[in-house]
Amino acid sequence: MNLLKQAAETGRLHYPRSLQTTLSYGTAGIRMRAEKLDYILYRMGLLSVIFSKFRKGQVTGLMVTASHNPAEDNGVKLIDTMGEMMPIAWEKHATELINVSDDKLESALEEIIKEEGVDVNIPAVICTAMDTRPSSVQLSKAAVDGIEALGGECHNYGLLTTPQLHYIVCCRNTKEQYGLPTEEGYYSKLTSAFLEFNKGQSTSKYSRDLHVDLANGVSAPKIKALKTYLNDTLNIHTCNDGSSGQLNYQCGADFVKVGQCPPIGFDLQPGMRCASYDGDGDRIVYFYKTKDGKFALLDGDKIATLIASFLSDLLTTSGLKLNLGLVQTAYANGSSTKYITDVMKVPVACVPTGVKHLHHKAGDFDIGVYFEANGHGTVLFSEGAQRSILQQASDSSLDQSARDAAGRLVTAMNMINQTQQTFALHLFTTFSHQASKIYKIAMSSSEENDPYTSSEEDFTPESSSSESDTENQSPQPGPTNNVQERTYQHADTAEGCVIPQFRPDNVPGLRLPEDRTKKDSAKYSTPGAFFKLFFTLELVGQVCQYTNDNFTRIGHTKPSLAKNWSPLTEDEFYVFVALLMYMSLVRVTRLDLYWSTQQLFHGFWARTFMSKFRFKQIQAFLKTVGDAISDMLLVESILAYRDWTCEEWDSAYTDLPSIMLKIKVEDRTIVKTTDAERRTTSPPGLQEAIDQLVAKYKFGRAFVRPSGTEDVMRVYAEADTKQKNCSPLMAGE
Ligand SMILES: CC(=O)N[C@H]1[C@@H](OP(=O)(O)O)O[C@H](CO)[C@@H](O)[C@@H]1O
Repeated sequence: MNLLKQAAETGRLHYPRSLQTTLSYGTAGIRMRAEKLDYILYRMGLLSVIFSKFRKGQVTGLMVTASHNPAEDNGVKLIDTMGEMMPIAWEKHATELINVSDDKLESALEEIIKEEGVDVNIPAVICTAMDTRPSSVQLSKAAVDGIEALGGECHNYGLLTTPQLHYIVCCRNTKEQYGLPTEEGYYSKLTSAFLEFNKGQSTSKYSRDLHVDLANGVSAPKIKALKTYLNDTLNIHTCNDGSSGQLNYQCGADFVKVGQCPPIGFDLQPGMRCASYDGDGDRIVYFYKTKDGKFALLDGDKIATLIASFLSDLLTTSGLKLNLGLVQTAYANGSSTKYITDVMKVPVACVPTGVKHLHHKAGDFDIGVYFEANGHGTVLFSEGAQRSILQQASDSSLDQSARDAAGRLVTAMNMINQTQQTFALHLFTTFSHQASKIYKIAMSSSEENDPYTSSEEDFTPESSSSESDTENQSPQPGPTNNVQERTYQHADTAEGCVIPQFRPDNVPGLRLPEDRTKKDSAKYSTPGAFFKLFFTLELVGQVCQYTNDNFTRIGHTKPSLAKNWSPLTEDEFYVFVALLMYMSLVRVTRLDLYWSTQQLFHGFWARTFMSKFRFKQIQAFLKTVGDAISDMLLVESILAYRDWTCEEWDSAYTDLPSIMLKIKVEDRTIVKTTDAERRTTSPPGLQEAIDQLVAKYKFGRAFVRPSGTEDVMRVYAEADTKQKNCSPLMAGE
């Protein structure tokens, strides 16, 4: 029996479709009562394998969670190779698989494979994790069964927050260059930038005590672990840590945001700064009690404006001309949008609900700050912005205040994004783009083979003309024929492969155009010479210094890697970079294999230049990801830097009173929306009725939209006063 047939048969026997209603994979996966979900998890396990194969064997993720929904619910989110949500184009495949009858499962799988042109022979790797819901263990098993039924390699990480799984998927696909694919790697990455930013920061009004509601969810064990990395820089006091209460019950970010009240278990007093996480750790909102005893919410809009105004000030002081923008959804409070546009003078875009839409739009800016009002969000720095910021921070011709501001931007960027990613991204994109060419040049060991003596082409980053020039040649004997992107995992699957013959006579490196005439290749034939074209010596010196400082601060958190540490030198850093370039050309599934002595990997030369231990050591301390934990560290850093209390943060603008409701209707799919979900186009007459109601209230605004994660309609309304706003809607008019 073939694998697809067998997997479909296993599904029919062990995970039969138990629901006849039509479901859809929505805003962020699927969520519903847990009892009926196991066949869906099994099928999503199958889909994740096909998706990984579609991504040429890169690691994909599968998270078992229903985020802020009640404990009885559960759900699943599929994750793409760089830690983002599965592409929208694949959501239709998920919906098809969820709804197909058991006897049509095999043909539905075949259909997806055919439509997407998936090579089923490529091995698939999937990382899975789950939140703390009682049903998560059983549902994870169903997903793993699905993955294994289609022959996927599954790494089950157990309990993780959703952003932690995103991080791990990204680390694995960048061969650990994004970070170590472990929880420890995650904590030390986030906290090292936080500690650096706060170094020597004295405050008088900002308090280092933060009170956190953990929603009785997966953030509880994770924040406990994080605390051990924070020293006294931030004292986190926890509540709803899962020791007694129920997940998301009268607690958590969604409860606090929608109810506009403190979570259960909080003795909220004026002067306390508090934050609430959601069930899977990807949202955060802040709150406090005013001096006159009122509850005040600092939601995603307030977090976005805090971060954007901080970044905007630093951009101005540093003299950087980067285009900063903010992305919101229809749920953003009207006052926040007005403040951002009129006072901050920052452009704002509005997109449909769901982080995937915000993330996508944020990419239109050099620096895109995006947040849903409920606390989902982060900041996206374009590659160009990352480079400009790093350059500005090391430009000795600038005055001290401009350099300091750029330096602050670098550290803030690191708290979200880490320098290492900047380099890796740059190397991956620039050098991978030129991969076949670099490889060809680097392997030429004699003048006859030297492309610079045999052709008139220059190799410069701008000359991206002939990616196809190796592809279009007929096969030639010799090493230039070995430019290939196959990935070998086990020696025994590699039968017939050609062992890369990369044994240069010279010091490995690249020959620059000057070599053609000067014959002084030794001067340029080091990886460093090529790298210097892109990164100035000052910049590299600064990275070495950051890394050495970073080691001093966090070395003790990684005792095994800290052993026999010697300060990173510029020359060594260039070798490290050369190895990164090499890894983007010659791909294997695990970092360790570059140092393997097994026959298949024998030709790899990494060990000639740097020991595996030293490479890992540099990687570990070289100086990451948008999530609620990283958002919290960034907010805390900005508040400390500004020396602000919650009142000062909150004073920028006053929210219009608002209300959010969810209403069960017979068929929510009949409601269709437009204009980033702010207006309805169907059923006829609905929008006109809303317009008439809204027109009666000053600053009135209201919309309805079908939820993408629950079987409900969502209703939102805001107006200038609480007494009058929305009451007709609440009364069901
Ligand atoms: C009003 C609201 O909170 N909507 C949430 C909710 O989407 P709905 O499509 O509204 O169900 O879940 C999404 C995924 O977690 C989240 O991104 C979004 O903000």
